[in-house]
This record gives sequence, C-alpha cells and structure tokens, in this order.
Amino acid sequence: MDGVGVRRGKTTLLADVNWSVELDERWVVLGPNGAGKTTLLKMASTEMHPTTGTVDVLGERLGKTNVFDIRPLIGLCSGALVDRVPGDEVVRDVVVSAGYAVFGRWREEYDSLDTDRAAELLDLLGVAHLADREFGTLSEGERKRVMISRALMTDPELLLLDEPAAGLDLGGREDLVARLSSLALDADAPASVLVTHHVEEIPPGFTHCLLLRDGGVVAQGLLDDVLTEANLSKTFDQDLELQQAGDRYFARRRA
Ligand SMILES: Nc1ncnc2c1ncn2[C@@H]1O[C@H](COP(=O)(O)OP(=O)(O)OP(=O)(O)O)[C@@H](O)[C@H]1O
Repeated sequence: MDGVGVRRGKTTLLADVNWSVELDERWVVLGPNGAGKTTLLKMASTEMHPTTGTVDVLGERLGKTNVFDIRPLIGLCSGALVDRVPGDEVVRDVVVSAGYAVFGRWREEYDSLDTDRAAELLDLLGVAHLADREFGTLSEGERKRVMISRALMTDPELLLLDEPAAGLDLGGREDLVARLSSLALDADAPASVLVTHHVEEIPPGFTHCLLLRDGGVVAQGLLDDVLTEANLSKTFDQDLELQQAGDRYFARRRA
C-alpha cells in the first residue's frame, strides 16, 4: 500500500498508509475498535479500493486488474464470511468448496485430491472429527477453525485472518494461538496477516507488527521493535504495561 487513504463522506477511515507484506512475513495488525483494521484487510483482500494512493496485491494493482483472478490466491477468514455459510452446509463441503470459490455443494463429486486436502486441513486445525457435522451446529471456536481450514484450501499466497480468536473461550483461544503459531513457523505457509485487539493473541512465529489508531499508522516493523509499552500505550490511548513471558505477550493498564 502506497499513500493509501480511505474516506467515506467526510469520515476518514484510513490516512496515508504505506505498508508492504513480503511472502515470508507474518504480520499482526493491532489497534482499538474503529482504528481501521478491517478496512485495511478489505483492501488486502481486494474487496475495497482506496480513495487515494495505490494498493498492489500479489503483484496486481487494484483498479487495474480483474480481482477475480487474484482472489483464489487469497485465503480469508472473517466474521462476515462465517456469517455467509449456510447453516446446513456439511463441514467437509465448507472447506472443499473453497477451491471452487462457492459455498454449497454444487457438484455431485469433488476431486478426491480436493477432499483429501480438505480432510488434511481440518486435521491441521484440530477439527477433523467435525467433518460430517452441519456447520450451523458448531460452536463459534469450531466454526473459526473450519473457516481457517477453508481459507487454506486453495493453497493461498496470502492468508488474511480478521480477529480469528474473537468470541473464543480461554482454552479455545490458546488452542487457536498454538495452531496459528505452527502455521506461522511453517516455511511453506503463505504470507499472513492477523488482525486482533489483543497482544495475548499474537501467535509465536509472527514476525512483524502494524499498530493502527484513528486510521493512521502508529508504528510498524519487526514485532520485537514495534511492540513496546510506549507504542502500545499510544495506540490504545492508555498507560499500558506490557509483559513478555516466553514467546507470548500480555498487557494491562498500569496500576
Ligand atoms: N461506510 C462508512 N462510512 C462511515 N464510516 C465508516 C464506514 N465504514 C467504516 N466506517 C468507520 O471507519 C472506522 C474504521 O472501521 P473498521 O471497521 O476498519 O475498524 P476496525 O479497526 O476493524 O474496528 P473493530 O476493531 O471495531 O472491528 C470506524 O470508526 C467505522 O465506524
């Protein structure tokens, strides 16, 4: 993204964002409610164009390319997408149909290569036992994991995860963080961007961090350099204490 701004009427959603994600990088985008995180991700997923500046996704410039050509190369997991899955869709089909960019089992039979891959990904996310269940019967955490499996189904070059741990209980969050960490540490995994409100949700293995506040970048770069008490306090407009325990982060308001 180069000089990117997004405006809606008189409201500025994002201003002057210069940001790039390389193929071997895993980025965390952190910021308070309304900071512009989802707006940023919508451009990365080619769903939205900037008002000013330019966005290049996988070498193609938004506005000058057919986004439908690059969307199969982008794996997306967001709350909005979860809401679009029909409740009676069988979990295995939710994953396998990603390769066909649809929801719903619209073919009699999928390729066996595809069904094998879907089973492998459900297993990777720890939900293989749910393959025959209807999506609507799953818990929120189970749905998220199925949707991440789906996002990976097309072997994307870019993986975008918008608040994947939102709504999960402590065990579910910890489990997801561990699985995302394994993925982040896998050299063959795609370039990844994870949006979150909480430093506790940063999976070990993530390499970079972008801090957003009021539509502007507070800091960006290597995670260790960017995630400091000063930067975090500025981002959330509070005096925050940041602790690192092993390869995890914890934050709270200074007493
Ligand atoms: N079409 C629109 N018109 C006016 N304002 C908008 C529009 N879409 C989004 N906004 C505002 O832009 C800001 C950024 O929204 P965005 O969804 O990107 O934030 P976010 O960082 O993802 O927030 P959250 O953490 O709450 O999901 C918010 O204040 C939102 O109300």
